[in-house]
Amino acid sequence: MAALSSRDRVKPCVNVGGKVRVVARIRGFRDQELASSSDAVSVINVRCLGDDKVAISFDDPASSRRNEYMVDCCYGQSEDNAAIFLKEVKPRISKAFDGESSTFIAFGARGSGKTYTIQAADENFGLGMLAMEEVLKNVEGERHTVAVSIYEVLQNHVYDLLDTNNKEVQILEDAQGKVTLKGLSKVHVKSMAEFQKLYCGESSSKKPTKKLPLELPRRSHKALMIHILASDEGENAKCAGTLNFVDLAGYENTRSSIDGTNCVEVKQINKSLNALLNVIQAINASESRVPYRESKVARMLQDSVGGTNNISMLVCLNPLFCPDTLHAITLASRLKIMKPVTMSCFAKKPSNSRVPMSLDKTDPGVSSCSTAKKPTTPRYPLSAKKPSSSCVPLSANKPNPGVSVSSSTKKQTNLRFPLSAKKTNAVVKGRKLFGGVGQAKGIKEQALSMENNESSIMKSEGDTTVATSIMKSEISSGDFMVVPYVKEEKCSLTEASSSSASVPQPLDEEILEYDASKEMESLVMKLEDTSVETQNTCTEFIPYANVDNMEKENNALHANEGQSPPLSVQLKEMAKNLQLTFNASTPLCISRPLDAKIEVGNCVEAVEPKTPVVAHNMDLSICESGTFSKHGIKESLVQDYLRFLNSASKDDLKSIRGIGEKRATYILDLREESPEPFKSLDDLQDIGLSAKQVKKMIKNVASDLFA
Ligand SMILES: Nc1ncnc2c1ncn2[C@@H]1O[C@H](COP(=O)(O)OP(=O)(O)OP(=O)(O)O)[C@@H](O)[C@H]1O
Repeated sequence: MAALSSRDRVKPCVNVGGKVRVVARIRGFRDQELASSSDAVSVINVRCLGDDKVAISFDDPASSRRNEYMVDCCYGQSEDNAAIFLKEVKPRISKAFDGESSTFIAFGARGSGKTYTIQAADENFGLGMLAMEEVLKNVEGERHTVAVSIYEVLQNHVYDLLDTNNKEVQILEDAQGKVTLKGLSKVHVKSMAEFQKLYCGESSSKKPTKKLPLELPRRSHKALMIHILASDEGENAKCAGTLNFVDLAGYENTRSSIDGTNCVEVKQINKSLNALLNVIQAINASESRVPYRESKVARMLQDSVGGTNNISMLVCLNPLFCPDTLHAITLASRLKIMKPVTMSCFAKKPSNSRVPMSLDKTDPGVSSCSTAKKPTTPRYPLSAKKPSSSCVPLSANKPNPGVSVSSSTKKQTNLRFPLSAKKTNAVVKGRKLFGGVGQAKGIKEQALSMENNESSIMKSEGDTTVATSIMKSEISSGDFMVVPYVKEEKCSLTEASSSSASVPQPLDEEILEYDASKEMESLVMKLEDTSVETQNTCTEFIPYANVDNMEKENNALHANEGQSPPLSVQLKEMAKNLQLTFNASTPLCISRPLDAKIEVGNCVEAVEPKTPVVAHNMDLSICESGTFSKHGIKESLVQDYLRFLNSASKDDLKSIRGIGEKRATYILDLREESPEPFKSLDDLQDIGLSAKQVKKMIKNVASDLFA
């Protein structure tokens, strides 16, 4: 291999604390930005600390606080892609020829220059292009060849962008843990012209030619793999090293979405960014378990990021103040172990403890601070608008499936609602499978407990948060029994209310006589009463502690933007919805189709296309002959059971009789390959259950239900 000409002149990059190198890049001003303000000035300050460390801070006009974020290196606005390439990428190219892989991941807010950095902008080559140029220069005669793969990760599916049909790539793993990317093309490249055609030309267009299942706006992660193949070992070229260049979709807070469109998509992207960051954090900390399976991008990179292979996070920063950028650098700088240092008079003494990236733990951003556990420590070191002293970020518009608790309130919370923040969804799903009726009782108990314990509600903001969060999450998740009836009502309410046949038949008197709507309303009224007090007494921002933290964390930055209705308004809204639901005389979990003509199925389908039609018809109805429709019950149970298997967490799966550790793992594997592997009971044979075993398991479920 030819020697790299400037290799020796370039100072090799050094990682400070951890395996992953974190490099910041401040985007140059765009023409529009320059046009709108003649004296556009970057709000980012960079301070060299020596020892290959750099501290970044932001001038926040709305705050007197200034915090610093540690990275390994920062490239300013005047430094172009070539400068970054020279220092960050070029030294890695020779290593790739020696068999060591390198991965460069551009991460940042939307519009922060990720694509510009990785791919290209007109004649300004991005890092991927510059790397290929260098690789081609270094390919020596017959000894090495170069091939590329280009793929896109969209909505948790990987598509091959070099395949004319944009075939989906299957990620398979053998018993030794070696990953095979089935269906991913590797195209040999001999010249830059060939490569440019593939990377920037038609065939790598962002829009796959094949129509994808969901017509959603396409924001995706896009990646280039440069395979350096050692071809001197016979026909079958062996891959020496791989260079990965990943252009991640931009992080964006759902409430500040640039185009304000698809909130679901934004959430999905943030979730996948979150999952990837967790993987990188685990690798950085050399943890024994790396959660590759939770991120499709990480799965694609799995063979290139372990061991001594190199990972560089390129954090792209908007030069103008942008909360999303702040959030991105907050996350990335956590890889550098040290927490952002507060420099203002509010500064808390930093501690040296490791800051976990895991977003389902209590706020990593503050956890390393000696005062982090005190409820007086704000979560965000810096915010676009400083969270108002009286603002509890409960009023976020979006349903909050998580639970925001301070360490001091968590215990109490758990006593009341045995749902951990992390498991809220899963638990609700589990409960739904076995206990529509049980849930009704649960609500009643919660409401009564609230009633009996009004003072505790009044005192504890944490509890109020939890209660509200759970209600919101259950109502919004679609897993809670109320939801289907609300939807159902929309479609068939008139019909139902005008028909005497819609009068429900009590199954369990105690439960049916219990007027849940009233109970809920009274609960809501109480919460509403307390919410004012809560908001007034709560002087601090309480960290979120759930899986979707990334987004919620950032919501805090927007908490004061006045976009969210106050808590009391939301509670009223919920009460109204519940009232509507129950006014239709629908018993808690028992729906009675008027007759076969009522198209309940369509309603359900319209709301949740993938959900089997009969799923929520707990069809304890009277059929034409006046007897129970056992078939309906059975079918409903089976569908719920299958849905549970298709969505529950590993722990919840293991809690089912007949499913142990091995089967739970296998089920997760199957879900990895196909999002809904179980469509009928027959599919359970795939996890080694005989028909007899399946029957027995369902029986157990049924007996649990009526126990
Ligand atoms: N260093 C830079 N100097 C000048 N202009 C830049 C620079 N980086 C990016 N830009 C410009 O900023 C705009 C946004 O850049 P780019 O598309 O790369 O952002 P992005 O982070 O990839 O956005 P998204 O998250 O939406 O994919 C483009 O018009 C690009 O030309």
